[in-house]
Amino acid sequence: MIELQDLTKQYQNPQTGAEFYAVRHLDLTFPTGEITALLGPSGCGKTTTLRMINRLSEPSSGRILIDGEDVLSVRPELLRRRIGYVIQQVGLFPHLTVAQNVATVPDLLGQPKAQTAGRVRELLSLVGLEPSEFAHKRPNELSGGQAQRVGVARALAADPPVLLMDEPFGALDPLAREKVQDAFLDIQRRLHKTVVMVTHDIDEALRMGDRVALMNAGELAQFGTPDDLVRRPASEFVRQFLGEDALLRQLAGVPASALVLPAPAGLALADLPRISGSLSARSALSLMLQEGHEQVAVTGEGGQVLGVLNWQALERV
Ligand SMILES: Nc1ncnc2c1ncn2[C@@H]1O[C@H](COP(=O)(O)OP(=O)(O)OP(=O)(O)O)[C@@H](O)[C@H]1O
Repeated sequence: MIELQDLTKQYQNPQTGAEFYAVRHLDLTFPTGEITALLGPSGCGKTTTLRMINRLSEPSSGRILIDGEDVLSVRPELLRRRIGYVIQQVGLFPHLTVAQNVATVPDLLGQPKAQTAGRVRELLSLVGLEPSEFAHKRPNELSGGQAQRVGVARALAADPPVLLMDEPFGALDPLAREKVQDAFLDIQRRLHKTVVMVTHDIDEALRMGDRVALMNAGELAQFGTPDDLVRRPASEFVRQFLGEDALLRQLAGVPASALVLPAPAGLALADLPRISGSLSARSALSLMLQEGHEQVAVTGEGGQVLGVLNWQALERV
């Protein structure tokens, strides 16, 4: 786990010279093996907090412990090899192939080439990029979503227990974004990394986060499960930030497949609109409203119908 203890970062205002708090006496624990979304309005200190964990920025005061070890006692370059880092501008090396990009850290660590080559193929498959098709491409031959997947594969290459992500899917259009989010959640179900993900997108935080840490002006406004924040907001700020349609937003965090019911006998499934079970319940609701149906057929990975999702199931969320 990652513990932030009384963590503070002050900067100087370049115009007035006055000091101000970017992060203010923050106490927060990111649980091992879970995704914590660090959410909040622009300028509330999310990125600063994240960058102190891998020492891209140094705290003004306070401590950061990773599994009990103070990060300030570890040399920054050693620390960063143990912590994966994914940012919005993926930062792939343009002159290297996809495979070489993913292999950067293992090569740096002097790991045997043959072993790395196998690992790179494994990771590309894991993020949904067929190695035979993508390994030899250059970054300029990739779509934004594909480049982002390579960024995730590269961050996982050294098998770090901790992964820091700063608006990792921010540059993608909504469709590509939901796909890469799903690919990532799928990976996380297998790898159980300790993930801290900065986002200002409420839907993304509720969908991806096992927990959400909502910040406001350098301080913690609330830490809890998406359900806690939506149903039990700790303050007026939290309630307002999540917005009136908080329950609707929560649907964005539930896959349609989780709400599926057996299709009643005699129902003409062929007449229902269809939606992939990996898409969100919110997408299912949009489809119902768009098509004027009170239920939709939910399909599995192979396109087979798993069952139906209806209005009542949505109301129970
Ligand atoms: N290097 C710096 N020097 C001075 N001020 C800084 C520096 N980096 C960040 N800040 C200020 O600290 C505050 C917090 O910035 P930070 O980037 O952590 O916010 P954020 O929550 O990640 O915002 P966003 O969602 O817009 O990226 C802001 O007021 C920002 O202007």
